[in-house]
Amino acid sequence: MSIIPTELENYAEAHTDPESDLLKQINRETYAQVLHPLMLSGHLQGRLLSLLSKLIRPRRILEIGTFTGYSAICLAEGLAEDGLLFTIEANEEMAPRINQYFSRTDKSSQLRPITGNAIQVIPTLRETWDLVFIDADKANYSTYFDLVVPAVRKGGLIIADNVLWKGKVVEQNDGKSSNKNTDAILAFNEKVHRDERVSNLLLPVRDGLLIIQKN
Ligand SMILES: C[S@@+](CC[C@H](N)C(=O)[O-])C[C@H]1O[C@@H](n2cnc3c(N)ncnc32)[C@H](O)[C@@H]1O
Repeated sequence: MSIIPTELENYAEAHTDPESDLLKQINRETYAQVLHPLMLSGHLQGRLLSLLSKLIRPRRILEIGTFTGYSAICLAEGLAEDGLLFTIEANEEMAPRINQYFSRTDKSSQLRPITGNAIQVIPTLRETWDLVFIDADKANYSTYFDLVVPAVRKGGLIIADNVLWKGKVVEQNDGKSSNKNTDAILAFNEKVHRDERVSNLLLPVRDGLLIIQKN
């Protein structure tokens, strides 16, 4: 799911801190045992999420879309000592795998995996977010953004994954495509770009990361 040529991605990975043994294992087992493994953030993006989190030292992180827990573990690397990371996954079959991986991190007591539909779960979490990672169903990206913006602190970050959608965002005509997910991503990118409550930077890393800061 990368828009960068494989050779360049390999070169970038070779000149980036390596994954921990646990992250390597999650990466390997996800590709060997789980459907749609390309959804996993992976080495380069994982290190970027870790770095951004370490810069912020968040007390509260929200992740929408846990999958096998790879990105959650990367984001948790930056948690403040009294910090918590909440991560929501709709597919209940993922829970045993997520719990098993989370139990093996040195941040396990700070991780709060939740099984459920993020649209229903988010309003029940009465927290002020320092960092939010949106990485679930593309059709609801705008809904997730609207749900979380009021609860993000001033200066806090929202990071949205897959905003270049394998390059499909520039293949459409007249701002519309024939694909519902592409249309949703196009509408989301436009909406964020026009929203005066936030500043934004679209980074062409992997499948496109939109880094949004609350003004
Ligand atoms: C792209 S994957 C997440 C990848 C993960 N963040 C990582 O980087 O390793 C998206 C996940 O969102 C989950 N998902 C889809 N719709 C959801 C919803 N409404 N609420 C919560 N999770 C959802 C899917 O089951 C899938 O596991």
